[in-house]
Amino acid sequence: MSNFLLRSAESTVRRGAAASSSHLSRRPFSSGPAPDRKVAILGAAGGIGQPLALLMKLNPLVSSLALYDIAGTPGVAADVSHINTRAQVVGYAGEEQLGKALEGSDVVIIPAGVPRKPGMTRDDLFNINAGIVKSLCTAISKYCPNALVNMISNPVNSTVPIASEVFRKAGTYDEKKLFGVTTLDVVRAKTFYAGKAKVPVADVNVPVVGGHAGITILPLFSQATPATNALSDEDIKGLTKRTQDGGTEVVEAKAGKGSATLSMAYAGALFADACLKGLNGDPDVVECSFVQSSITELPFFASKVRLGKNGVEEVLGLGSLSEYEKESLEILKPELKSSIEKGIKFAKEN
Ligand SMILES: NC(=O)c1ccc[n+]([C@@H]2O[C@H](COP(=O)([O-])OP(=O)(O)OC[C@H]3O[C@@H](n4cnc5c(N)ncnc54)[C@H](O)[C@@H]3O)[C@@H](O)[C@H]2O)c1
Ligand SMILES: O=C(O)C[C@H](O)C(=O)O
Repeated sequence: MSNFLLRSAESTVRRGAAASSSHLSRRPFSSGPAPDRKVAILGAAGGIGQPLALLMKLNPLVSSLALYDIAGTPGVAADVSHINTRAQVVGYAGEEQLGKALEGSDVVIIPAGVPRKPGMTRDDLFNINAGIVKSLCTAISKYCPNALVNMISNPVNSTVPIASEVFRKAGTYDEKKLFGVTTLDVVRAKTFYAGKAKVPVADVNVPVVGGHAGITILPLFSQATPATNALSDEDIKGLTKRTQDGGTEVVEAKAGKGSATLSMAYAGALFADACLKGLNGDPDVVECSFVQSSITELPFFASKVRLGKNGVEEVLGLGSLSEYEKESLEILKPELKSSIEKGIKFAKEN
């Protein structure tokens, strides 16, 4: 197994000197016999789904990989299944096969739904994606209510609250098991910081908090490591804006052919790997994610989260913030609040 995912995964947001990347990069991707784990990808024939299927097939923690979409998954599954790694791959197409795809899943990753085109906000996807997420989550509560759910479908600030409400209605909601995937924001913040601060990207950690849309994405560069004095306040503002607009940068560059897929598949694979490591009892697995939270007055919020055998072990606090970050935090709250409420209202009324 190539170590490329490992090195980045291991150096994602972590607390404590024990997690230094030099120590971790000497560890294999996984060590010792790994228990059987089933991962299902819903939307597996899409722009994110296909490379994500590839990356999960490369992950030795996965013993069974279910690829579900409304169409096209038999081909993706046949292709990926020829790779000589541990996971047994099965493709499922069409709603009548959704139950089989989900049964026994430990982790369900959801990149199903439409992506943005230039000029659109993530919220413009709400009308189509809310219904897709609702129906997929209804099936999850029926066929694998104990699975960890990794929500990629946008707008994440609303789709996670939708999922919570669907699970609540079904009587299966466990706040420890629902995650909005914000890892791409962390991946971007690290890349942009490393470039500007001229430090090795593999050593960089940057927590990103808030939500996953525009100004609700708040990278905490004051906590970035390795720390540097080389960046001015203007540099930090520029890096913050570039991280917040990272998705739009890709949407515009793709000029109507969708949004980030390859970097998202990478980020989604890192986050799913962290979930699997937590389930398997690895100590000190910490990633940023948009989860049910009480660290601010908002019911959902992205921050560092410790992952364990039951999903979320601990939602970690924000740490100390710069004045700029404190102000940005207050500015993002009304937008994030309204996106959360929109999701909950939709799920209650539909
Ligand atoms: N969280 C993030 O950081 C992040 C990053 C990038 C993209 N996204 C979001 O991910 C989603 C997918 O993006 P993409 O580029 O892969 O889009 P895509 O159109 O290439 O693929 C989406 C796939 O979902 C499938 N799908 C639609 N309805 C479905 C259903 N009911 N059940 C199962 N599958 C269904 C489609 O058939 C398609 O294959 C979008 O909403 C996008 O905005 C999120
Ligand atoms: O920007 C988008 O629409 C997709 C995704 O949320 C991203 O951050 O790349």
